[in-house]
Amino acid sequence: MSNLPAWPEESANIKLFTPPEWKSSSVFCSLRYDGNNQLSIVSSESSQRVLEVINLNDCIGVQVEIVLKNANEKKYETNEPTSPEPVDTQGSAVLTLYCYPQQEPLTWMQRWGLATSSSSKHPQPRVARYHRFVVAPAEDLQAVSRVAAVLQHYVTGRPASPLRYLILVNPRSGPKRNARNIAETVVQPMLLQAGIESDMVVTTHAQHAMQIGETKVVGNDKTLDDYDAVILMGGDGTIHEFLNGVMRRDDAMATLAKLRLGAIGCGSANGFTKTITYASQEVVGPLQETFLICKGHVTATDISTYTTRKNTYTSFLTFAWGNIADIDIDSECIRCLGESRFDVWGAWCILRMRHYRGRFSYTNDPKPVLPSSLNDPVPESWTVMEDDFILFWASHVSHAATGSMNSPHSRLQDGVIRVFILRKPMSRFRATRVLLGLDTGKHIEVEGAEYVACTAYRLEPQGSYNDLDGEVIEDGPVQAQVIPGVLNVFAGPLAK
Ligand SMILES: Nc1ncnc2c1ncn2[C@@H]1O[C@H](COP(=O)(O)OP(=O)(O)OP(=O)(O)O)[C@@H](O)[C@H]1O
Repeated sequence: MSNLPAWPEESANIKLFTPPEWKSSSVFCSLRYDGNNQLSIVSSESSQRVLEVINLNDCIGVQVEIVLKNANEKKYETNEPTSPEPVDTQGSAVLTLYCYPQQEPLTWMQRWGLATSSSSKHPQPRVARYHRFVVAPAEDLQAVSRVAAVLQHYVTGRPASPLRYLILVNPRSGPKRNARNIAETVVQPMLLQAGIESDMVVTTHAQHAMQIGETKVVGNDKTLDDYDAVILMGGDGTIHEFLNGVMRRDDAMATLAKLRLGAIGCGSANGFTKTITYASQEVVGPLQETFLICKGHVTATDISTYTTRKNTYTSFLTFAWGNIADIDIDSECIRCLGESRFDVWGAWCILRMRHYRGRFSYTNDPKPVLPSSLNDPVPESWTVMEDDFILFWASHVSHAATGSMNSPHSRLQDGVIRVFILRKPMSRFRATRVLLGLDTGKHIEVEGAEYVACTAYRLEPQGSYNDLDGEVIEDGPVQAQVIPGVLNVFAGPLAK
């Protein structure tokens, strides 16, 4: 807050028409900043009654527009002032604050009219609530614009400046395949309200997002360098493709350092967007995810590299092997069920209760030294587990899917990979409790479950799939290492 400009004193003298739906006896009002990002709307009478308090933390943008008046037409979409009319019948300046407060949940007491407000500890979905003020005629419009610019700075924490974002849409993601529609009806309008221009590019083929990441070429005349941020609209697979494309570049780390990424979950699992919104104390969903992008707070998140005998990959989500990989990959055939495909296949896997032989070696050393070849042994200081594994699930994210809090202790920026393990012996009863506990993260408390944090590991698996960020990669040993805090993602100010 210390870098914010001072509140312009002239705001007290700028007369605005009180929105008629407030049913206030005061015809005019003005803006008063009360600190802590609270904006009071006060009546212009000598009493200066507070008519409304607006929390600027809920706002994404402030705009001043000249609305031309045509006597027979309705001019303002919402909150239209009906009386008193602005005197200037040619046009009026309108100051709009675009706010998206969290909806207050109604308790049973409120439904029956026995209480008026509630304070829920849980985040709630946000709803659009715009505050439109018609500026009184004869007011100095330059002064109004100066106040709006300061307000915009308070809203986003940065001076108002032109920004242009790239929206990359995967039209084939998710059971509804509606990413393009969400981009046009939710994301682009909200960005405009926040003063952000955008170009939308729809992927035309599989791996298109990877090509854009690798070549930076977006269209005939644009590259990634022409944009202030990239918004990925698809499933986790789209993010994986784009990130792995960027990481193929010779200047990968320099490109990552400049990139700012937003994600709108339009896939079937949406683990990354669930993780970001959970960390930001928001409800998952396109509106809340766009809200975070408009607010512009960036959190430097961890990723990791995975080396196999043939390739090197970059991961931002999870590596699964054993029954979790079986559930993820084999359930592709019932993809039409959306996220419930994982529950259906999970029940089947518990009935089968397969186990796989493997060796897991890991270290917690903050600066781990990894063998240069998968044929070389791991350092002696590493912990080694050789056993029959039911499942192995390494994660950077708290949620691998919207309904699965697979790694409740994972944070965007904790510098470790957390691995959840089930080994034999394990009864079907306990395995069922693990599966049932996944939506709340309680599975890590089931007797026999193991949950370790490491900075690097090697897995030498026999059987099942190597499932990296939801995509199958080649079989055989893998070696992973954290790259802490390099992916700049739009997330709430409290997210770490
Ligand atoms: N125009 C396109 N035509 C065909 N396939 C495409 C096109 N654009 C992207 N793809 C492919 O669509 C696949 C699925 O995308 P994505 O993984 O993002 O969605 P999802 O599988 O529904 O979600 P999740 O990964 O969260 O389960 C990706 O493999 C991607 O390469």
